[in-house]
Amino acid sequence: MTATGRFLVLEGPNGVGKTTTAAALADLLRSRGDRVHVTGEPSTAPLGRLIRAHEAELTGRALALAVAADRSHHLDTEIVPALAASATVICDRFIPSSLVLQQLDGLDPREVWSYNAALRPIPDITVYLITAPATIGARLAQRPRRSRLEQAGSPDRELALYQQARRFLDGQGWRQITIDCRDLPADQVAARILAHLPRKDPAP
Ligand SMILES: Nc1ncnc2c1ncn2[C@@H]1O[C@H](COP(=O)(O)OP(=O)(O)OP(=O)(O)O)[C@@H](O)[C@H]1O
Ligand SMILES: Cc1cn([C@H]2C[C@H](O)[C@@H](COP(=O)(O)O)O2)c(=O)[nH]c1=O
Repeated sequence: MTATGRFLVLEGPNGVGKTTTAAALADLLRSRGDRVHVTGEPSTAPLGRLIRAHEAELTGRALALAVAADRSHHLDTEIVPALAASATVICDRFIPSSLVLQQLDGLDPREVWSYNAALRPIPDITVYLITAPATIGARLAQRPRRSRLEQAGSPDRELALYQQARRFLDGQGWRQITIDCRDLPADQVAARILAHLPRKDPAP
């Protein structure tokens, strides 16, 4: 367990429901009296904002390194302090996103891992959301604009790459689960995650 809080990461393809599930899980935890910190990557710090602002032209290795640097800063300045304050941190995207998105951008995942392997803490639990590729495709089709990497991937390919990332990180000792969100409203997805959430360490 990390400090006295819990570090939970939500992962899965563009449009699978990470942001929606993060909000539903936060509501559920808060209704039980838990302290919750919802965050995501790229972060809202200057480097994270720069990455988002330049997502069309920041590519390949430069993007992979920028995302890893933002992640390191995000851990040090936001995630670790929130964990130390006993919060459950819900993070929308983390290292698995890099293993998948930077692969879609042409990099070997082993190189991407080398930029991220030393980062600490690792999540207490990583939750991969999956649903029907056609459902994801229909959601993405409704978006007014799609980012460069959204266009580079497809629901089927991303689902397969997240599965591959999960297998790799299982081998690194990460605690991970996959939740099939088919026909489940967000509050029920949140309830399923809650059932797997490690208990908090008692405050010292
Ligand atoms: N469990 C669910 N049931 C039905 N619709 C959902 C569910 N979860 C999310 N949605 C809908 O799917 C769409 C995409 O959701 P969301 O933005 O949370 O996905 P995301 O994975 O965060 O996407 P991105 O990675 O591209 O930011 C939204 O319209 C949202 O309302
Ligand atoms: C965490 C992470 C992010 N990115 C890039 C890919 C997209 O341009 C954005 C994510 O935006 P979304 O609103 O969450 O879909 O950031 C990346 O390339 N690698 C990463 O690890």
